[in-house]
Amino acid sequence: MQARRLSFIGAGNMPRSIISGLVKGGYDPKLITASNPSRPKLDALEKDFGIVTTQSNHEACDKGDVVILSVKPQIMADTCKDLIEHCDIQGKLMVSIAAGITTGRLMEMLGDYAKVVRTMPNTPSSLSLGMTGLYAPESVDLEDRDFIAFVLNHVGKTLWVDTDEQINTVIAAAGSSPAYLFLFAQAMQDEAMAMGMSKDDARLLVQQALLGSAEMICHNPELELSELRAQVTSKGGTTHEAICTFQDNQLESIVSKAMQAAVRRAGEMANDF
Ligand SMILES: NC(=O)C1=CN([C@@H]2O[C@H](COP(=O)(O)OP(=O)(O)OC[C@H]3O[C@@H](n4cnc5c(N)ncnc54)[C@H](O)[C@@H]3O)[C@@H](O)[C@H]2O)C=CC1
Ligand SMILES: O=C(O)[C@@H]1CCC=N1
Repeated sequence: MQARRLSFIGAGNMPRSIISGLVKGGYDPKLITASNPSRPKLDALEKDFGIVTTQSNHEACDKGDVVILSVKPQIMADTCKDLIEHCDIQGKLMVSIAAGITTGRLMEMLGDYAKVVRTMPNTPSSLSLGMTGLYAPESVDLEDRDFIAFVLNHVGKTLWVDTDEQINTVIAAAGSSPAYLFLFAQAMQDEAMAMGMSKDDARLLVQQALLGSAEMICHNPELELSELRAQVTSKGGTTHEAICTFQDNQLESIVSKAMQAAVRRAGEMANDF
């Protein structure tokens, strides 16, 4: 695949995770530019990954063949307006990682520009263990689709979805979900500490159990998740008591409500911004 110049507009947590995974995955840092209004995050990116940085969005946009719009959804419209007023974006592939900005809305923000891809990555990208959903309208050709998937495959796995709405499902199941799992881990750590364990020991127990469980899911694709659970759950044993407690307290329903809330919020953001 022919390398292209990538420019990130906005240099917060998510682009940092992607840049980290890209550089670790062998992408030439000199082909990566990031812009941000203030220096500290840019200095850290320069120091840690050797990429090019600038405080000017215009300079970053001009430098990129692929421009990855990485600002908060709230300022996406203003940021795009400013870019199209000052930069020539014709021919560039414009990619958004923002939650809640539909592809149609993004095209509109870019002055009815059609070469756009909507993506939804997650922060495990920093360890090359990311999961990114992608959606592109028909106006994006195969070469551009393959290129952006090639870039994001450097930082984990990718999944093309068939409709713009399905990106909201990606948000609920993969974009936001690391935070659900961190919350679950934190609750287990807190309880292990309440039971008398030191903070570090409690964290070790929890993190290794989560890591091992995730690996078991990945290494046993032929086993349903319910079967993996059954393998831990001895009849009349401890796990059964814990699982019954979760189920008596509607864990499945809570998860479903939380995912629906994330999707609902994405819909609201599409209207608001
Ligand atoms: N954090 C996450 O796990 C994920 C975030 N996203 C999306 O990524 C986007 C960025 O999120 P984060 O990196 O988490 O946010 P963040 O709050 O860490 O970073 C936002 C960055 O934008 C910069 N900024 C502010 N005004 C700007 C401007 N006019 N031009 C350029 N940069 C500007 C800020 O200085 C800051 O560094 C959002 O749209 C979010 O929906 C998508 C998937 C996951
Ligand atoms: O919370 C958010 O809106 C962003 C999108 C997915 C993860 N973080």
